[in-house]
Amino acid sequence: MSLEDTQASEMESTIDTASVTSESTGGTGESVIETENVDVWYSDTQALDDITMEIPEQQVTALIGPSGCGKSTFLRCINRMNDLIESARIEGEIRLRGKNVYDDDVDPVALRRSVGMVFQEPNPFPKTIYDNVAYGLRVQGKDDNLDEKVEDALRRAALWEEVNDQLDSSGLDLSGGQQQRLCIARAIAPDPDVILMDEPASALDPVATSKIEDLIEDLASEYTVAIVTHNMQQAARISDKTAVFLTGGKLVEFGDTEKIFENPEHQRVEDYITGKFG
Ligand SMILES: Nc1ncnc2c1ncn2[C@@H]1O[C@H](COP(=O)(O)OP(=O)(O)OP(=O)(O)O)[C@@H](O)[C@H]1O
Repeated sequence: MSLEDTQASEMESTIDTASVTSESTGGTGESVIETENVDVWYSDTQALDDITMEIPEQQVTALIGPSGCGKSTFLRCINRMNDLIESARIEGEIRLRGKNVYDDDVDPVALRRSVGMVFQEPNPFPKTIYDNVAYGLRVQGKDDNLDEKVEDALRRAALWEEVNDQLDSSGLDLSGGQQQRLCIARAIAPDPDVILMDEPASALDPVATSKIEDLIEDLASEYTVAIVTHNMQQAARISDKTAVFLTGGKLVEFGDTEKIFENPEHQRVEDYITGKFG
């Protein structure tokens, strides 16, 4: 198949944006985030093309697709991290609980408190474990009962048992997997509405990865989670909903994870999931 044919077939198989919304299988059934006709460019290069989808409350939504199809761009648009990239331009709407996050009266810093982010490489601050977790709480002036809140966040991040006797040690002295759970504790301490994760386990060994996966599933009982992953098994294991992006920054299929993995609507999605291209 020529490149043009491939692109044409992708265009044809791009779903009608009106049909993207899927039935909820768990969580509350509410949509926390709704995106409508979102286009993103970096200078003249289009990275996302007409993305309309919803991210349901208290579920895990996985974003999958080959390298360069716009998954990270999509994630970064939700909490306006792309504002920090000079060449980035966005059109369309992204609503958090009905409010367009790009409205003039939205403070991006406040937005990022409600929509926390965990990155591929664990990036604790060069501070103590305690101060890493307390950081966001202090910035927001929520520093009453700080010890209790730090412990609670570390417990929810499944790290408390391993670090409770070394809270004054540097976060950088922890193992990679522990550092990532510390970053998750830091992200959840201020009690965000949504947690965005960009390949949070890709730099970790299998044991640490498995802990992070268990943790993500647990977090979804309290938080709304959107995760970019290159790992198909991981997406299948931990997510309730899956969004498949393909070349050209198009959302080709979105729905219940089980359906996407067992009986996708589009041949290109099946080919991607079964490893025929990547
Ligand atoms: N800061 C940037 N400046 C210019 N172009 C960018 C920038 N970030 C991403 N892009 C381009 O936007 C497109 C989408 O990139 P993005 O990183 O969102 O894709 P991705 O699906 O997350 O890729 P990967 O799986 O490799 O991380 C690519 O063509 C990429 O080169």
